[in-house]
Amino acid sequence: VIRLSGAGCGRRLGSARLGSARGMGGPLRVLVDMDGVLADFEGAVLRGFLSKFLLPFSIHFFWRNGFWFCDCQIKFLFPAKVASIYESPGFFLGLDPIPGAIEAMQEMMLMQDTEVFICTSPLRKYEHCILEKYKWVEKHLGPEFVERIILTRDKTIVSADLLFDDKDTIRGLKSAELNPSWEHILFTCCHNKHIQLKPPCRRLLSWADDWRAIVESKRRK
Ligand SMILES: Cc1cn([C@H]2C[C@H](O)[C@@H](COP(=O)(O)O)O2)c(=O)[nH]c1=O
Ligand SMILES: [Mg+2]
Repeated sequence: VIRLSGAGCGRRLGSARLGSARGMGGPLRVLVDMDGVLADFEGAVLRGFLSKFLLPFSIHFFWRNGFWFCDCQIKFLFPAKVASIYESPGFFLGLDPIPGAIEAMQEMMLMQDTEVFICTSPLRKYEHCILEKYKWVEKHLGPEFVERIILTRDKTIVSADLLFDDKDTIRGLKSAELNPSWEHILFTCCHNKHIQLKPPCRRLLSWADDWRAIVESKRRK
């Protein structure tokens, strides 16, 4: 396998690889993030916040139009309040699927020479999060996808060809892989839509965008 270090999206360097993550002969391996890519985490936090706390309209407008970055500015302003929403029982199980996500995953699962995994990070306060993430996958995607859940707080160590993720910078733990095997495809979300990616970083605007072309672009030439 020839590893070409390309410019990364955010802090991590991505790398383009010829062949699959498991050598020249294996299937193409695709990792798909859960929160913000399959499940609408941001929308649920906003709705929860609005129903529990009086949120000035200006913040509401700016939040949903990408001027507020949920995980920093709102958390910075109302840290305990935001956490109380996503740490509550039923939050993760109740997330709405992102439009087109279920159909895309079902299609990707059937693609020749391709294997897909859901790669997601649990909350540190994992009491409800972990079980509800598994239940969510079973409810929306079925038991065959439950077998394909990778739960980790460090995605950099997972070997794959592609990672679709809404985080602009994929951080690992101390032992993080400085040059992950996968190419990070930034999945557009309200908190990252204003980020200008530098080539060769690529973005998927939504599941209506051409994710199939991105997957096919990683196949061995
Ligand atoms: C946006 C956001 C997310 N989180 C937590 C919620 C989940 O446990 C993980 C999601 O990570 P993944 O890369 O999408 O799997 O992060 C949070 O704590 N605060 C936030 O604002
Ligand atoms: Mg995410």
